[in-house]
Amino acid sequence: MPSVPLSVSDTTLQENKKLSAKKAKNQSPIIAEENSPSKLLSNPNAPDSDQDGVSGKLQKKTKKRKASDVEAMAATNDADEDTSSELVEPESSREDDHKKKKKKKKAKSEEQPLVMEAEEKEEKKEDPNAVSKFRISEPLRLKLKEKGIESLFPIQAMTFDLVLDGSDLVGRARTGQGKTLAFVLPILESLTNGPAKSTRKTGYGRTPSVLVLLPTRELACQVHSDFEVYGGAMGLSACCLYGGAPYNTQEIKLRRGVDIVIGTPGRVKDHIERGNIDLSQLKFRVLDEADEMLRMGFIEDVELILGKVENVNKVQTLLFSATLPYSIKQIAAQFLKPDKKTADLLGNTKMKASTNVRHIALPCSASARSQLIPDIIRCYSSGGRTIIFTETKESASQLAGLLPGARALHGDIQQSQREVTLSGFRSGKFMTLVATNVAARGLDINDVQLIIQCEFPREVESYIHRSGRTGRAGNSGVAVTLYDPKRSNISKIERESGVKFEHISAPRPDDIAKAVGGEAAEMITQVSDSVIPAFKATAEELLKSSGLTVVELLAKALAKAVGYTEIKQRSLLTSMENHVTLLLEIGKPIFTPSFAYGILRRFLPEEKVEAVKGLSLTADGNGAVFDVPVEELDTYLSGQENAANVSLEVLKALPRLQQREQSRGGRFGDGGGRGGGNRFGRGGGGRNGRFSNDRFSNGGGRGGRGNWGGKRW
Ligand SMILES: Nc1ncnc2c1ncn2[C@@H]1O[C@H](COP(=O)(O)OP(=O)(O)OP(=O)(O)O)[C@@H](O)[C@H]1O
Repeated sequence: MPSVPLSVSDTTLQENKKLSAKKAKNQSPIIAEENSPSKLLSNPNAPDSDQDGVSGKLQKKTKKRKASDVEAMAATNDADEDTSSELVEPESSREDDHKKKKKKKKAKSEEQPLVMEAEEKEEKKEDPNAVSKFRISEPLRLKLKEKGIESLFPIQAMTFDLVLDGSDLVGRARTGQGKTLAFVLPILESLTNGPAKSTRKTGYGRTPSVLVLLPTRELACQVHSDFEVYGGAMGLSACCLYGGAPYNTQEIKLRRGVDIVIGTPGRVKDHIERGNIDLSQLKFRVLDEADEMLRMGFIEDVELILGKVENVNKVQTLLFSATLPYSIKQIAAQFLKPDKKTADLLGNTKMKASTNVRHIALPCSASARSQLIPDIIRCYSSGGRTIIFTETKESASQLAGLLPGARALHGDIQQSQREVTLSGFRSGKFMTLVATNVAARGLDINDVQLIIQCEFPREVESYIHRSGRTGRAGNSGVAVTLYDPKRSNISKIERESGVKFEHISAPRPDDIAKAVGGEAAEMITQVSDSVIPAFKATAEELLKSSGLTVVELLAKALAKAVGYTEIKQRSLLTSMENHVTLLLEIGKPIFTPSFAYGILRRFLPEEKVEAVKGLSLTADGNGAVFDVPVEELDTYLSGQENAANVSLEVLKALPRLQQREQSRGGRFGDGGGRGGGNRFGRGGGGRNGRFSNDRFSNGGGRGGRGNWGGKRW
């Protein structure tokens, strides 16, 4: 990936110039500790940002910097910590800058292709993030090259020197931007060629130099395999400790001696208590997805494990996540040194979720999900893998049972089966995984094109991480979230994630045909001509008896080839098959659903009123929408003729609807019945409050043991 310059304020410009100059020389960054941009921007005497003046100058200088293609970092003091430094990407993100730059270049290239070619070559040569520009030794460089990595991603480039030079660090970058290698690479270099080399234990029975804690077993395995690949190239060994797997094989590895230990907090703590791990020689401790570990209730285990390190001055602590809620600040303050650095690629950017992902919201009742999802997969997965997230383990199992070729992954499934399932998904044995949040964090699976969330999660962090399972490492992806328009927390997620959702309705027959038509045609084309003589007589007979044209009959064959024997009409509101959505208006505002029901009662029999589904008010307050069965449509439409000033029409597009926050529940349950919500038995408490590990535990009866419920984290 080419270098993507950050835009910075002019106060950091001098520092950044120094930085890039020094970087070119010996890769040692200078971190500005004073005159932070935040301080400058809050200067009461500074003119408005949209007026000329300081900000105007800032812009000019920023432009100038971009023109000179200087890689820069914004360095600020952490507001809470006097001695720590923060490297932040300001509002105009690297990606945006990069895209703009690319666009400019494209325009240029149309005019001057030869000049462009030369420029491109030069740019390639001068890529400041090229692996060769960093203190990465030959074996590691070769391994990276073998894996197709010749240039560091921004978060890696931004933090490599800091970690290698001994800083504690908090790192944040969007999902899929390479945070794992951001700690793996400098740690490996530090242990083998850098500051940690001289005091590192080697030989049989050596105690670990690195401890990496992660919230889930799957993620621990994934990070372990990165350490095996890259650490292996440097002669370092790693072992993975997680629950649900036998202790003795883990014990044997630990006893033989290992350089890097990766694990989930519960099992790591158990090994410490059994005397199997000695952390006295530790050089690095890493908390990956730290906020999730706290949220899952692992805080006590994490505190106990981190507290086992006696001389904290000899240990570097690194903390990474795409989301850094307030709770993380506390953990960082507790366990990282006061002069820690913060590398934040999101900074104050509004958009916290992946920008490589198309974020889509689609109204759908719970009862319509299993019928709708296959069509969503057909229309949006581009033939790649799909991960579907449900809120509970039961619904993950149920849905996986209903969807052809899908498998479930959650905390109640035996560890050995979890591993088989994940490896089957990774290798393409099956293309749809239905999971709880156990798969939300960190999992990096090739060719996941589509994420479907069966409802909006309660926390914005979950939305960000789940949708981030696609659109990774610069690739694009689609994240579709199904929601009940009456009580989803879509506005909250929009507000907190910065995502502006694209609103769509269930795929129409035309959309489906467009999506799968090519695939169907391909399937037919692939059938050998040798079948023609054998089937010709039947085909002729069918053509004669069907009364259809050749094209019509072929259309049916195409549909059947991709599994369709009929495509039912779906409503716009609940996505239910064989339903249509109606809009009720009375020429004046409709303030409440009960008022709307009252109007319907004026001209419809009670059983027809009871049969409407998903009644919701429009955002403008002038109407109510609801679904009715297609075969009953005439009854509803003709009924209105008996009521003055009532208009009822079939909708072609869903208007914006009033939303009520999910937690409030509502009178009208999913699928339009009048039962309450709580269909997943939520709110049952759990061991530590709202987020008991019962919902998506790490399995093995382990799970959250902390006291999260009593603290903010
Ligand atoms: N410099 C690089 N060049 C090309 N690919 C890279 C580079 N660094 C990492 N990758 C690839 O990018 C993908 C995403 O990396 P990684 O899983 O570390 O992301 P992440 O930021 O930790 O995401 P998440 O927040 O979801 O955990 C991986 O497949 C990884 O191999």
